[in-house]
Amino acid sequence: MKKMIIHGGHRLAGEVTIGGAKNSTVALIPAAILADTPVRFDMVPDILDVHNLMLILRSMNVHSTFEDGVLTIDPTEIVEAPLPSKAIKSLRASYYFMGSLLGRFQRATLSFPGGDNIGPRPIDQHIKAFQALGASVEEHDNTVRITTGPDGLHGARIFLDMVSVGATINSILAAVKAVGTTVIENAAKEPEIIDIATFLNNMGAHVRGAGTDVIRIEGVSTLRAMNTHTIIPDRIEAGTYLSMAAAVGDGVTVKNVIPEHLEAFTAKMMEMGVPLEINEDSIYVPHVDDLKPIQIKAMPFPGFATDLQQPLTPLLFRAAGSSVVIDTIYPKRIKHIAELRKMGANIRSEEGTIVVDPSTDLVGNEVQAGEIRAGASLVIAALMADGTTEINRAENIMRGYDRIVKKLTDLNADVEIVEDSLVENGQD
Ligand SMILES: CC(=O)N[C@H]1[C@@H](OP(=O)(O)OP(=O)(O)OC[C@H]2O[C@@H](n3ccc(=O)[nH]c3=O)[C@H](O)[C@@H]2O)O[C@H](CO)[C@@H](O)[C@@H]1O
Ligand SMILES: C=C(OP(=O)(O)O)C(=O)O
Repeated sequence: MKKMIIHGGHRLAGEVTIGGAKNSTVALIPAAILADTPVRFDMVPDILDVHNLMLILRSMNVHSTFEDGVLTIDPTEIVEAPLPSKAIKSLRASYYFMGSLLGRFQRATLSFPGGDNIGPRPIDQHIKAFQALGASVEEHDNTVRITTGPDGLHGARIFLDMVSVGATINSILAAVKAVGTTVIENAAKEPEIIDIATFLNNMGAHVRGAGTDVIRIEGVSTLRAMNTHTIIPDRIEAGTYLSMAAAVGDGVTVKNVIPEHLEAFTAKMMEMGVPLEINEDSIYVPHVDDLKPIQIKAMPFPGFATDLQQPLTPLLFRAAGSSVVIDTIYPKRIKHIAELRKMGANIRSEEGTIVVDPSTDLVGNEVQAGEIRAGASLVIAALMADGTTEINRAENIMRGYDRIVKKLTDLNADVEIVEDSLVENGQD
C-alpha cells in the first residue's frame, strides 16, 4: 500500500508534459498479441496499469520491455496459459484480453476484471458482441470462458444497447481477424478508439469509421507491425493538470495536449472565468481570481468526460456560488465526497446530483483515494489546503497518473510517496 503525503499551500508554476493516454495504452497492449510480429509503442505512460499488463503478457510467454516511454512487445512465441488473476483484477482493461485472445486463439478464459470502484460496471455488451461474432460464453466462479466452433469467429452486425468504450474496443479486437464484415452500431466515439483503430490499420487491419457511431471492420488474416505507434496524449491527465493549475497556480503551461479532445472540459473552465490560452498542442493557465459556478453533466464523448468530473471539483470550491455535477455514466461515482468533507469542503450528493459550494478554507487531513479520479481530486484539494494531507491507497492514483510525484515536484508542489509499512514502522 502506498501513501501520498502533500504539504499544501505552495503555488504551482512552470510546465508539465502530458504522457500517453492510459485508456489507449491499456487497450493497445492487449491488442499487441494480435500481431504476427514484434510491436513497439512510444509515449507509453509509466503507470501501474502498464506494469500489471506486462505481467499478464509474461504469463503467456510474451516478452516485453519498457524504458524511457518505449514499450516493445514480442507476441511471436505466445502460448495459451492461465492468466494471473491478481494482475487481471488490478485493472479494468484486462477485459481486452477477452477480445484479443479470441482474435488470436479463437477462445479465451479469464477471471472478471477489476478496476475502479465507481458503481456497477457490467460487461454484458462485450459478451453480447462476442456471441454475435459466433462465440459461446460461459460464466462460472467469477471466470468467463469464451469458445468458438470449428469455423471460428465470423463477421456480424453488433448493435450496442448503450455507448460503451470497452465493448466497442473489445468488439474491434475480436472482429479484426474474423472472417467477413462486422458492423458495430451505436459505437463509442472516444479518441482512444481512433488510436486503437490507427494502430491496427497500420498493421494491415481494415477498421473504418472509428470516431463515429458506426464502425465497419473487414476481417484480415494477418497483422504485421511496420513502425512505432505513438500513443495519443492523455486528455484526462491533461484536464487534471488544467484544473490544478487554475486552482492553485500562478501560470502553468500544460504541454503535449490535443485541445480538440478537451473541448467540453476547456469550455467549462472558460465558462467559470479561467482565461485559458489554447495553442496548437499546449494550453497556458494564468493565475486566476474570480470564478463563477457552473453546471456539469458527464456524458459519452464528445460530452464532458466522467473521468474529469472529480478532478474539476476542487476548482469549483473557489467559485462564488453553488455548482452542480451530474454524472450520467457513473451516477455512483462519489467516492471523493466523504474524503473532501474531511478536509472541510462543502460538497454533498443528493439523489444523483453532486452540489459543490464555496470552500476556501480547506485543511489537510488523512484521507483515502477510493479510486483513481477520486484520488486526483484529493491531490488537488491537498495542494490547495493548509497543512499536510496524507492520501492512503495512493496506488489507485498511480494506476493512471504518469510519474505524478516528479511532475508535481517540478511544478513546485511539496509531495512524496511512501510505502505504508514504512509509515507504520515510524520510518518515514
Ligand atoms: C479502461 C477504460 O477505457 N476505462 C474507461 C472506460 O471504461 P469502460 O469501458 O468500462 O466504460 P463503458 O464506456 O463501457 O461504460 C459506459 C456505461 O455503460 C455501462 N455498461 C458498459 C458495458 C456493458 O457491457 N454494460 C454496461 O451497462 C457502464 O456501466 C457505464 O454506465 O470508459 C469509461 C466511460 O467513459 C471511463 O470512465 C473509463 O475510464
Ligand atoms: C475509471 C477509470 O479507469 P478504469 O476504467 O481503468 O477503472 C478512469 O480512468 O477514470
